[in-house]
Amino acid sequence: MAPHEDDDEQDSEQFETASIPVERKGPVRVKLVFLSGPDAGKSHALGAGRYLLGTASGCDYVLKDRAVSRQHLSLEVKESGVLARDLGSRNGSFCEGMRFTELEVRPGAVLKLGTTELKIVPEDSRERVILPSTRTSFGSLVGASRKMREVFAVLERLGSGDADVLIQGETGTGKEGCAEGIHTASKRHKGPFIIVDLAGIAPSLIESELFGHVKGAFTGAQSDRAGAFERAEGGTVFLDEVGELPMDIQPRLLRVLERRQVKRVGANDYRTVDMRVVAATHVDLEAAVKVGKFREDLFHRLAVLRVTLPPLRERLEDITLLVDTVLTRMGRPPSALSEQTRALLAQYPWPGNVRELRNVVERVVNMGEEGLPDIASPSAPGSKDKPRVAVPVTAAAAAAAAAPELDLPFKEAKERLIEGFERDYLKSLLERCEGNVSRASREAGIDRVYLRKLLKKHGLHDPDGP
Ligand SMILES: Nc1ncnc2c1ncn2[C@@H]1O[C@H](COP(=O)(O)OP(=O)(O)OP(=O)(O)O)[C@@H](O)[C@H]1O
Repeated sequence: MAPHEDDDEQDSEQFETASIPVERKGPVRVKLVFLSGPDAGKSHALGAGRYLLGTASGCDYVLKDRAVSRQHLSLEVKESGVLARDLGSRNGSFCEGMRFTELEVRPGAVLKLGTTELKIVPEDSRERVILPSTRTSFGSLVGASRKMREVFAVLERLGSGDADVLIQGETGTGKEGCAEGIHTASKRHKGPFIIVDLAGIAPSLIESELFGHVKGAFTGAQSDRAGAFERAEGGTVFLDEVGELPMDIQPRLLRVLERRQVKRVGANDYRTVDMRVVAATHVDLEAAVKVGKFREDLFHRLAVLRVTLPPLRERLEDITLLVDTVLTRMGRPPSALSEQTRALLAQYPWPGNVRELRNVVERVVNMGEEGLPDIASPSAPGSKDKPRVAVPVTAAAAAAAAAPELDLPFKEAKERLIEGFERDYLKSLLERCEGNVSRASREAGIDRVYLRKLLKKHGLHDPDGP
């Protein structure tokens, strides 16, 4: 390997005098996987012992990355774990964004040297290491962080296939955008994309919504109606909040997934459907299986191909790109948000994820920075990790927030108006019901699960929640 041109004397001197014994013994303990940089894709199995990484030819692992020093890092693999030691490198060694000189590395950790990212994977791990994509967007989703580029790499593969997919992620992490991206990238993109929000439909109507009904099947069934699976013929059905599917309907979904057959409510015969199912959940379905709320067979069938969207707090480095994307979608230049405000946004834990970030950016742009709540002090007493909402500070600002934005595309203007309405409605409802969610759900005539979802979506405190 060519020696590092930029390396200074100190580096080479260090190499000459370095006396790090490379001793290996015992079985393989960990795997070292190169995620990015010129060596991306390579992997090495390491037994107990000490290994030297750098660009100099005497190293155990010689990297091609020109931003890596001749002797950059040593990894000591022990029974108890891996000890990583920076050897006085010029550009430093980092783990999860923090520079270190010596670090006990936990399994799954990613170290960064120069432009090279290395993952330390336990040998017995069944996790498949995915090389991050070089792209920074997929459909409407954007992200340059490693975690999002890993997601994009999975989506690239899934998009071209036709298997059903389960998307997991907290509220506002982009599950719907992800599902639409999978549909758009697939060979079914010319077919319909049908969304069914299972948390938003009364349980008694779910069956008919999914499978359809025949005339007279129940009171109000005045004519035959195709369900979502039939309406998605040739395309994709997006089942949002699949964890809310009532137990008694779950076997029927399993049949759809296994045999592509649906029976309308009140009908005797099955119809064959040709569509792909993409389901999403913000709850831990494995835990739901354990407590008997979700069928194990359905879970295994759904979870064959899984995508997990990381929460925004785990990829704060994406905030700049996300803010710029929101501004571009609003037709505003990057300068519409000051550097000072951007710095504040990067410190917030974002419990409502990208949706909350989008809402805050839109409010600040429309109402001025005084429209921000004390987002600058997430460590303020009582504020730790607690969702807070950007509230207008003046009556004029409130009126501005409630007015429809007529210069936006129809769908976006409508969505914003509805979101504003939802937030105001929920705040007043909660106040009236003194924070009692069961009472609020009765008064508003909406399902408790759905109400909780709405409260979460708007970052409003659910006193009964976890
Ligand atoms: N990575 C991303 N890049 C750009 N926009 C994003 C991203 N993730 C989310 N968004 C935006 O955030 C908003 C919420 O996204 P989406 O509705 O897909 O989230 P979700 O996970 O389905 O939420 P919920 O669980 O509440 O239904 C949308 O406006 C979407 O465009």
